[in-house]
Parts: sequence; structure tokens; C-alpha cells
Amino acid sequence: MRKVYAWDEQNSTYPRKRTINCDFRSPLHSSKSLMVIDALSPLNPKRRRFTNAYSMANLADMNERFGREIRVFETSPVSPSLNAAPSNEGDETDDFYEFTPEDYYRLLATKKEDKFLKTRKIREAEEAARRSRITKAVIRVRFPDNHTLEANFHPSETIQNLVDLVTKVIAQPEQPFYLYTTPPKKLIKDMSQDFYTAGFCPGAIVYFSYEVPKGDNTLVGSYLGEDIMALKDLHVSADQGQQSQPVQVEPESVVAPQPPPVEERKPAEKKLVKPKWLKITKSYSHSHFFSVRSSAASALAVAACASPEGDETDDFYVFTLEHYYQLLAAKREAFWYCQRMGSGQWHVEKRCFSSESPQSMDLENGPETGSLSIVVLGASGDLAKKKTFPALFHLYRQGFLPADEVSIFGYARTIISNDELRERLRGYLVRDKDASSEELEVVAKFLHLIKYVSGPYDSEDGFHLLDKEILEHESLKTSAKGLSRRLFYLALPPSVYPSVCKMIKTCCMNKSDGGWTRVVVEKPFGKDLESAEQLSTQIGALFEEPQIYRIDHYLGKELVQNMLVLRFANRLFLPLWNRDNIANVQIVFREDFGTEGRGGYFDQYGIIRDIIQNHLLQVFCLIAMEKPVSLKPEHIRDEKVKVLQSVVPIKDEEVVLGQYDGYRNDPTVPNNSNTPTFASVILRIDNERWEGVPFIIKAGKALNSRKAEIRVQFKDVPGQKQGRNEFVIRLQPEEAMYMKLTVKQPGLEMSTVQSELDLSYRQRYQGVKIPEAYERLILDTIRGDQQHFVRRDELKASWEIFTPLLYRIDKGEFKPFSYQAGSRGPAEADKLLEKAGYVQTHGYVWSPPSLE
Ligand SMILES: NC(=O)C1=CN([C@@H]2O[C@H](COP(=O)(O)OP(=O)(O)OC[C@H]3O[C@@H](n4cnc5c(N)ncnc54)[C@H](OP(=O)(O)O)[C@@H]3O)[C@@H](O)[C@H]2O)C=CC1
Ligand SMILES: O=C1O[C@H](COP(=O)(O)O)[C@@H](O)[C@H](O)[C@H]1O
Repeated sequence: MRKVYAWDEQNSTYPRKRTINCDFRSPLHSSKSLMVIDALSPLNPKRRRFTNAYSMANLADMNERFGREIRVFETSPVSPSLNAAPSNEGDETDDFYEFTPEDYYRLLATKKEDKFLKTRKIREAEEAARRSRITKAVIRVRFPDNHTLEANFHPSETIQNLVDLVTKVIAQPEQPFYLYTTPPKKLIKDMSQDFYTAGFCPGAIVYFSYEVPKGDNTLVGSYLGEDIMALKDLHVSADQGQQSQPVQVEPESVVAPQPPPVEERKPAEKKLVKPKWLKITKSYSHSHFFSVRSSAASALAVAACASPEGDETDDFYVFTLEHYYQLLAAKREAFWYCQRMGSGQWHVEKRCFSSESPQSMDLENGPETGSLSIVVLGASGDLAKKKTFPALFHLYRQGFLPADEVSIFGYARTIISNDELRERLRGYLVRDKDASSEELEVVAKFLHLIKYVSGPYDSEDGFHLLDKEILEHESLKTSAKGLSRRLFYLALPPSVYPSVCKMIKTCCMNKSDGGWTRVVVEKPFGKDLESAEQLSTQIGALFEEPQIYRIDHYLGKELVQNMLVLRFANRLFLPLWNRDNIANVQIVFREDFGTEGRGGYFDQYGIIRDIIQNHLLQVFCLIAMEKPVSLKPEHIRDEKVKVLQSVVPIKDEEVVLGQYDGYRNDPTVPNNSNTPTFASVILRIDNERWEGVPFIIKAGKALNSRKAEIRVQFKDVPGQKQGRNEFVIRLQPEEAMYMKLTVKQPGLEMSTVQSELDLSYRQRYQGVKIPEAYERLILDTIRGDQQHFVRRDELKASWEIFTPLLYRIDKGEFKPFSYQAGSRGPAEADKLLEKAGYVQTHGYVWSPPSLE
């Protein structure tokens, strides 16, 4: 988090200090793409001027009758969903999309407070201050006939006032009706809530529906009463502080009255400040709010608002992608999309999610709009239920998979019904027994999007049936110009990839011009260099490289994604990250459970193919690679390939294998299995940066703990032997980074002790939900971003490193040591670590800070 202060002197009597809280992925990360929302004007900054006495009087009457200001206008047809964008400009005026200080406060109000650092009194005072800043709630009630009623309320009024108003304005007040928000569709039930508490400040759109059975067409005609409809369009366009133009001109004989007192527009109070790293075109340099979108889902943002100074802790202002989408949903879906071009200039354009304009196309990656069919092949399996469907559910819940665009298909040989699959999945979507009825409703809606098709992996019949189902869905879902996007996720053993890919290519490719078909393949991709290359060739003959997403879920983990930022955006690390300062690096994966029902699969692969060749080697690349030319996927992957190619052949004496006692008890594992469930392997890199530095890669199942971490141990300080600096990046559980330091023992004595600088995410980013790796990566596949996926040559280089060793293990020439389940693994591994030069600081134990 960076805090930027800027003095605003231009339009203010007194210089005012403004705070910009920046939480972004460094200039390096932010150079990928950027969304900017211009927030100069407040939500409703317009002056209104009425030019005829009749309409003026009429409106004034109505305002008096209802005790509030109302207006009525018509929008073009939209479906009430996050991604149903206005089909043309004019549905909402531009200011509606703008991000204002009020919006910002509203979002702040929804954020969790730092309960641990503030007293209740302080929090209450802050809350009261926040509330007092919001003076109105502008509510738009949207009717199915596309008419909208807008009314202003005080934030402390209750929703019952809205219901009362609606009852007065509709044509058939005797008919029961309900109001709801979306997405996801949520009935408004608690009428006693005030607008502020309901999150409806400074504005919200709610939807109206009569409570009638489906197909009942007895309620015809306008939804709003005639008198209300007569107010339609009685407002004028924004005058930007000048004389406004009437939108409705009455006969000249009507004497135009004096316009009502005009709400004075506040002079622009703020001089706009942009962070130095943000280079945008001049016309947008007045932007008041910036948000940075990373290629992955976890966008963080920078907000420059009239923020209260110093009365909140920094993290309170962090604006996440979730908030951003919440905002879009509330304000309708336009945003400024900015992308940094090769020239370094920013390309800025206004975008709508479902706009038909070509602007909504990502030029490099294909369209972001159109019907989206996600097919999970192997839907009956372990990965599908534990990871793939839950990730899809989380994306749905956050509005990334709108129901009017998306259908999800499960495909496998197992014969089950739609409902049986849904029931199997349900327990993995909500684990909490106390889930609220609203949560359960969201789950039910999500499950309803899933259809199951049963069939073999090598027969056209099954895939023709699947194609038919997809086509049916595509014809039902509203899609921009009939574009179809098809994503096939192969949650299957790699042995069936070739036949499945062939079937997809033959029977299930997207049929529309301009849509896309993509396939996601899981690891392990092949069993050795030869089989991986063969598989690549087979799949490569069917799909282009940009269509193939080789997923490695470790690349979706928060702290793995943080690696490049950490290394290249911190001056601290730049000069230290090399052989002159670093003694050794460990990349460790430990699991405290065995193969657990996956013994049959595991025994064919072993720990090196299951974890090291892919997950840990990807982490290794990010630690060891040189700085990429840019953050473009190709530039990053180029550097990864280079460092992999610089790894020297593994020496036998730098390998320790293990197999836990009891592994062979699994009935699916042969009694004489030589498969390692533990391995510690030293990799060495032959380049200027790393010569002589051992990278100890260690992975094991059935150990004494579950964790994955990176340990970068620095060399001794000359002349001093007491404890080395060690930088630890804990990937899981409990994401954290800490640096072991030698400090003076606090107290009267002058003695030293090992301590740490600690960045524990749970404590530092309270209230921030770290997305699941699969969630981010699946979103990347939909967006067409390959940065966090493995390229073919990268894969080849990784198999080149391990294939000779794997052959020797497969032939039984390399025997694993046995180790006790629940232990640290074979003792020989610790000896290898010591031999590699790792120095343990005895007596030092890092305990993560507690929130209690
Ligand atoms: N499970 C996990 O935690 C992780 C798994 N992966 C990878 O994901 C992929 C799927 O893993 P997972 O779900 O565990 O695997 P499963 O063994 O559960 O297989 C998935 C489905 O594939 C079908 N299947 C299984 N074996 C065969 C076979 N020999 N021939 C044809 N179809 C078969 C079965 O469906 P049906 O019989 O109904 O057709 C099964 O339900 C693998 O590549 C794995 O390495 C990656 C990371 C983690
Ligand atoms: O790919 C795999 O990963 C899991 C571990 O994933 P994690 O995200 O929980 O660390 C591992 O259990 C499995 O054997 C392997 O196939």
C-alpha cells in the first residue's frame, strides 16, 4: 500500500491535502491493462430547467404529492443482469457511470472494519461521520416495460417508503408485487431497513415485478399510472453549469415560468493527481479514480477521493475487483478500459460488457461477450467436484458468469442424471451447515445452470449430443451477434486427452464467426519428454497454441502471482537477488496426508511428476528467471524457458527419494512399487546470476505438516556467524512473507537474537478474500489471458530436466528410502539440505501473528 499526498490549491480557498491510497500490482503489473473511471461529477450534478408551465406545475404537483423529487424515463430493453449492458448510449447518462466520492464512501461503508485496532466508540464515531456525508439515496425502480422511476430518499428512510411510493405510482396497486436487486436476483424482504444499511446509498437500481404465475398475461398495459407516465421525460439534459437545453418544448403561448431554484453545482474542489506510474493520455489525465486490473482476477485499485485524512487504517481504502463489480452492477455496466500499448502510451476507451460495439472485443484475445458454454469433461471425477465446479461457482457468485450468457455442462461416462450430478456437487459449494437461505438460493441457481451429458471419450455420438445441447443453450442465451464462446476443461487423466481433443475438434467447435473454442488441459501433461512432446504434437495438430491452456494451479496462488512484483518492483531485492548474496533457495511442498484414494493414479506418476516437474518448477522459474521485457505472456514465458534451459543435469548424489510406510497398503498400488512419495532434488543453474547457488526442491506426501513455502537464505555477514537472513514466502496455508533478521535482544543486555519482519496476509489484509487459484485461472481462460499458463516449449524444457532421473526411477535403479507417515520424511533429505549449505537457526521458531 502506498500513500500519495497531493496539495490541491487550484480551486480551493485553502490548500487541501488529499490522500490517494494505492494498492496496486506495481508499475510492472499495472502495465498490463487498466480501467479508469472518471469521477469528476457527483452522482446527480445536473441542473434541471423546465420550460413550460404545465409540465412544471404537473411535476411540482407530483413532487408535492409524494413528498419527494421524482422523474420518469424510458430505457431501451435490458435484462436485469450484471452483463446485460445498455444497448446504446442514452439508457443512462454518462454521469451515471461515474465513480464519485459518494460511491466511494458507499463502498467503504460496506467494508469490514478493523475491529481489533479501534475502540467501539471510535468505530461508532467514524460510522456516524460516514453516514453524515451521504445525504441522499437516489433509487431507480426499473419496470419490465423498460420504464424507470427515479426518486430521491434520505438515507435514513426505510425501504417501506419506497414500497409505499411504488404502490402509489403503479397502474394496478391492488396487485401484489415485489422488488428485487440483481445480480444475483435477491428479493427485497426487509422493509424496515434504511437505505444506508441496505447499501442503497448513494444510489441503487431495484427491479419491479408483479407476483403473477408464469404465463399469466392478465396484467396488461403500462406498469406506471397514467398521471405518472405524463411526467415522462420531463427533465432536461445536463448543462454543465451553463444554460441547459429543454428536452420537451411546449407551445409558445404557455408562459414559461422562472426556473425553479437551481441546485448550485459545486466548483471543482479537487485538483486531479495521478500517480507517477500511471501514464494515460492527456484527455483522461483529469481522472479522479483509477483502478488497476491485473490479468488475473484479483484487481486492486487506486482510489483518489475526498477521503477523510487519517481516520481509517490504510487497508480500509483498498478497493477490490469485487467492489468494482458491485459498483458496475449498481450503476450499469460501463467502464473505462485502458491498455498500455507497446509505445508506452495508454489506449483508453469506454466499454460495456455486452455492448455490440467492436470496442468490447479484446483485439488480441477474441470477444469477451457472447454466450459462454463451459464444458467440464470428467465431471464425475475428483478434480471436477473439489476444484473446477467450486471455482465456477465462486465466479458465478461474484457476477463473472452471468446466467443470461453462461451454461455449464458436465460430461463423463458415468451415467447419472442432471440432478444427481447437482447433488454430488452441492456439498462442495456450501460447506457451511449454517448457510443462509440466500446463499442456498444462489447455490440452487448456479446448480440449475449445469447440465450433464453422458458419453464415452472416443465416440462421436456422445460429443454430437454434447454439441446439440450446447447449440440449444446458445440459441436460448442472449448473445451479442450470436457469438459463441466454448471452453472445454479436461478434468481427465492425460491418457484420454488426444481422443477428447479430437472429438471436440470434430463435433463441438464453436460455430459462429468471431467466437472462440479453448481447451484447458490439466497436469501432468505427459509422463516424460517423449510422451509430452507427442501429446503436444497431437493436440497441436488440432488446436492453435493460443487455444490451449495448460493449467498449473500453483500459478494461480496469490503469492506465486506476487513473485514478479516482489522481485522487480522492490529496490530492496534487485541488488540482492543473486549469487553474491544468496546462499541457497528451498522450494518446499509438504502434505500431511497420503494418496487417499488416488493411489492408482499416483503410482503411475510419483511425486516428481505430480508436484515437482510442474508446480514447484513453475515457482522455481519465477524465483530464478531474469526480468521479462514486459508483462506480456510471451515475454514472461520466454524468460521462464531460458532459465529452465540453463538448469544443468541433476546429479545422483543430489537426489533423495522416499516412500512412506503404508503406501503399498493401498489396494490400487502394486506391492513392489518403487514410486517415490517424497523427493528432494537439487537444481543448479548455469548462468551469471545463479552459478553455485543450490535450489533445493522438496515435495512429500504423508509428512508431519501441510505447507508450501519458498526459503531464500542469504549468505553470512562477514565476521558474524549468528543466524542468517532468510526470506520466507509462505504460499499456503496462511499466506505470509517474513524476513528473518538479527536484532538486539530487547532489554538491558547487549545481546543479539533472531527475529523477523513479518507480512502475514490474514492480519495485514483483513477482510480481503484471497481467491482460489482455480478461480483466477479459469477466469483468465475466459478472458484469453495466457500469462499464467504453461507454453509448449516451457513444458518441453521442464521435462528435459527430469526425464533422465525419472527413467532411472522407473527402471528401479533409484530406490526410495522409507519414511514414517507423519514424519519429516527421510533423514537423508535433511543431510542433503545441510550438504547444500542450508544453515538452520537453532531455537528460532516463527509463529504467525494472531488476530485474537
Ligand atoms: N484431483 C486433484 O486434486 C487434482 C487433479 N489434477 C489432474 O486433473 C486430472 C483429473 O484428475 P482427477 O479428477 O483426480 O481424476 P479422476 O481419476 O477422478 O478422473 C476424472 C474422471 O475421468 C474418468 N476417468 C478416470 N480414469 C479414466 C480412464 N483411465 N480412462 C478414461 N476415463 C477415465 C472418470 O470419469 P468417468 O468414468 O465417469 O468417465 C473420472 O471421474 C488429472 O490429470 C489430474 O492429474 C490436477 C490437480 C489436482
Ligand atoms: O496437483 C496436485 O496438487 C495437490 C495439491 O494442491 P494444493 O493446492 O492443495 O497444494 C496434490 O494434493 C495433488 O496430489 C496434485 O495432483
